[in-house]
Amino acid sequence: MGRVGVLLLNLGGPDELRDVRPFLYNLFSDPEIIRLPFSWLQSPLAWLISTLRAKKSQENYRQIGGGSPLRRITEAQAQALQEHLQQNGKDARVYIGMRYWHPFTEEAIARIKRDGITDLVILPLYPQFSISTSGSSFRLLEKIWQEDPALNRINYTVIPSWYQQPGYLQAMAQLIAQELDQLPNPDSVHIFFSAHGVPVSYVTEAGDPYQKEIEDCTALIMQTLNRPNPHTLAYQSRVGPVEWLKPYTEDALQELGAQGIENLLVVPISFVSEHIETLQEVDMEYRHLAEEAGIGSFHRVPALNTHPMFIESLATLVVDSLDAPSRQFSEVIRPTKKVKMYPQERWEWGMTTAAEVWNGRLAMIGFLALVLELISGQGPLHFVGLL
Ligand SMILES: C=CC1=C(C)c2cc3[nH]c(cc4nc(cc5[nH]c(cc1n2)c(C)c5CCC(=O)O)C(CCC(=O)O)=C4C)c(C)c3C=C
Ligand SMILES: [Fe+2]
Ligand SMILES: [Fe+2]
Repeated sequence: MGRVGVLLLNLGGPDELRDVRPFLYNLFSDPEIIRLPFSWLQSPLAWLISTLRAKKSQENYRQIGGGSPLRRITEAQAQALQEHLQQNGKDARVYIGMRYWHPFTEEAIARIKRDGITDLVILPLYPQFSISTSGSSFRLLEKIWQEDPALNRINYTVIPSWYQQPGYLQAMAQLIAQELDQLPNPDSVHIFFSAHGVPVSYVTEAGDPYQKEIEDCTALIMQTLNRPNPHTLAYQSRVGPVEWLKPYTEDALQELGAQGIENLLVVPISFVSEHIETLQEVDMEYRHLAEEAGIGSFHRVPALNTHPMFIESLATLVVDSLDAPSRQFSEVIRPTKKVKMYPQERWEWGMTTAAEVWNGRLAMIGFLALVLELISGQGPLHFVGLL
């Protein structure tokens, strides 16, 4: 084997508040995040949503210190993994490729080429596969490979998902057990798994295995933990008007409060680093909701970050995949069909989802008409003297 490289894939996050809008623009420009029937709509819609969302999103990032810790943590994970591999006789270089912010995936590939890497393991830092996360990065990589024939010299292999990895499960179980044991009556604490959501249509229409992998992962963690605690799985971070995987975290918290649950331990499971959804959404927003619902004791398990057992499990994944038959992008990029952004519904009067959908559609048409008028200098607003 020649020069070995490991490419860690991640989503990326804004380093500073002024990065928030361009980061959101990159995110919403991705057809795997907003699946539209017409590709020409993607850029104007990304511009519109990023502009409308930037202020609120900036406020959330401000509450966690003015930016995402994702880059710093991912760099520490990469460093720890590289050291672990080298200490165990595997001379490998570890690179980071973010999907929507620096260091971008394209930058990582340029460095991999420059360093003359001949054998590359592509490892997403998402334990479970989703079209919107690992799938999106794999698709981008496939495009980069198609556009640069020099990359065909690299023997690469892709790890699509790895939530069954025993070291990962043990590290998660250990973190949960540690938190439980600091609480009074550990066995009576309700364990609340909060996974990042995706639109339902990803699963039902496009065949995203994400929900199944999240459910399996939750069951495996509970099995590894081997404690009698009751548990719930819910989905957080919904964006936009369509239906996402249920139960929504906010509804599940209400429900548990109504059932008289007083002690809750939240376990974030779709991500391995602290980021805005853990530090702001769970620690601030959901804590507040839980208190309002009567859940007096609200605790959260920290993200794995550079937990030694977790880093060891990543190293095992790398070493095992170098020995196994290689897996190509075409084998791991699932689905295919374009999914309608809005669900089809029967019309009802009132503030229904369908009404919100039509509000959105009309706003979109209005927005496109405005852009057209600004470009052409002609239209009804010019006619009445408003432009
Ligand atoms: C497994 C993890 C994630 C899934 C699945 C996922 C799907 C998904 N996300 C959005 C919209 C947004 N995501 C944002 C940030 C963000 N998302 C994840 C993880 C998953 N997303 C991470 C790690 C981050 C970065 C966090 C950070 O610390 O910076 C954002 C921006 C933040 C905000 O404004 O809330 C948006 C928007 C969609 C639409 C989606 C599935 C289709
Ligand atoms: Fe997200
Ligand atoms: Fe969020």
